Amino acid sequence: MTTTMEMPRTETKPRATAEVVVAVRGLTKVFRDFWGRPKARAVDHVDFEVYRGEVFGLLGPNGSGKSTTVKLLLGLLYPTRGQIQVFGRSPRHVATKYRIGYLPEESYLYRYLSARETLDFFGRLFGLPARQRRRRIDELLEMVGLSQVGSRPVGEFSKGMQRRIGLAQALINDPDLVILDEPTSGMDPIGCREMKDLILALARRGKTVILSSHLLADVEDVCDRVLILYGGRVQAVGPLRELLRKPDRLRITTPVLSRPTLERVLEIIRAEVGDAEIRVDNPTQNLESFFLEVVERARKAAAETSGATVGTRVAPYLRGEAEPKAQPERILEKLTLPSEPVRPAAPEVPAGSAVDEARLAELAGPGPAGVTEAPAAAAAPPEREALEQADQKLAELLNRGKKS
Ligand SMILES: Nc1ncnc2c1ncn2[C@@H]1O[C@H](COP(=O)(O)OP(=O)(O)OP(=O)(O)O)[C@@H](O)[C@H]1O
Repeated sequence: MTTTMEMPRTETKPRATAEVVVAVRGLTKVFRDFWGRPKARAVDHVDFEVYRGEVFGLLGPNGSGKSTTVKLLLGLLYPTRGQIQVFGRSPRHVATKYRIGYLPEESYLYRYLSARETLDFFGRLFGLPARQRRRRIDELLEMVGLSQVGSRPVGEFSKGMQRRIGLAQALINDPDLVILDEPTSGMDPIGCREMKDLILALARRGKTVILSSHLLADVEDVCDRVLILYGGRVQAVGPLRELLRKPDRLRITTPVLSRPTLERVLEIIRAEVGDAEIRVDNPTQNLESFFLEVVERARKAAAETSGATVGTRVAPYLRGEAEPKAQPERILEKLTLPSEPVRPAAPEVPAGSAVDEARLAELAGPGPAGVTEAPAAAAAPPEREALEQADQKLAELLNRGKKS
């Protein structure tokens, strides 16, 4: 008989290095009304640090201050008090923004642009050269399982597909810090698993991930450390394993034992702790593993009976055929190849200046259609053709909007 004592789960990833990516001290945000009177204290004296290569969970019930904290980290809101440093600088600094990827809770996408055009648009915002943009778009679409629908307008996408394109968009600049707000919402269990594997793969490559979610099972699966907010204040922060461990309990897992052996073991334990403390049951797996097992069995059975496993429009990733771990790993490998610069050098801006004027000028074009203008002059011919098509499509839609 082999009897094993279950030890606290060890880290499956290398421990995060001590390099501090985000440092927050005494962070406070008070929203005020029109008259300047305090309306809501959304974040109240919050302190925490996030280290390079870790997955950090931001948890809390509705209205606890998570989104406000994220907006402060992104430099979209000014703190009322306290300091935030991201990569050692203000989050409002352009050089900092170049290193951050953000998946908002709601995807703000131009619904008439295709998935490919959407990624191209964001690639241009980061000033990626055409060749690098094309390569990354192909790889990202493959990674998020949307290669087959790359030319469909994102407005037609389901919620889960929008999450996927949102993730690809957040990764287009090969960010060092990725902030994901409810990344698995609307995704089916296979998509959720893929998303979680991808988050772990990113962390293994030294990326830092901040994850805000209500889905505690997802958080438990991927986070190294978590911070729990309530009423804008930190209620708990620390390594997940330590927060969840019950130091006054012990669990022993063994193969099924014969009745006499079990009686003997219980007798020994009873002699030490009495009756009340002992519980014997079968361990259970979580619903996600069970679901994935059932789907995998069904998929195999279908293959045996009909043989129809390839040739559909659905990406292998969506059919659950791809290696869940190998796939994102392989693509991240390609994305981080040293042959090409990982990201364009951030423009030199004077310290303290939070605005890249050139980029702002580009962004201040005539709405989404502006994206296709100035950069198109430098684009390669096939690309220019694609952009012209997008331009035309937008013009048509705008005209249609005016008529109706
Ligand atoms: N722009 C704003 N003006 C006034 N009050 C605000 C504003 N944004 C947030 N708040 C308030 O700040 C508090 C924290 O809100 P926040 O959106 O950060 O919570 P949350 O934890 O992200 O909630 P949820 O889980 O529902 O997204 C709430 O009381 C909210 O009403």
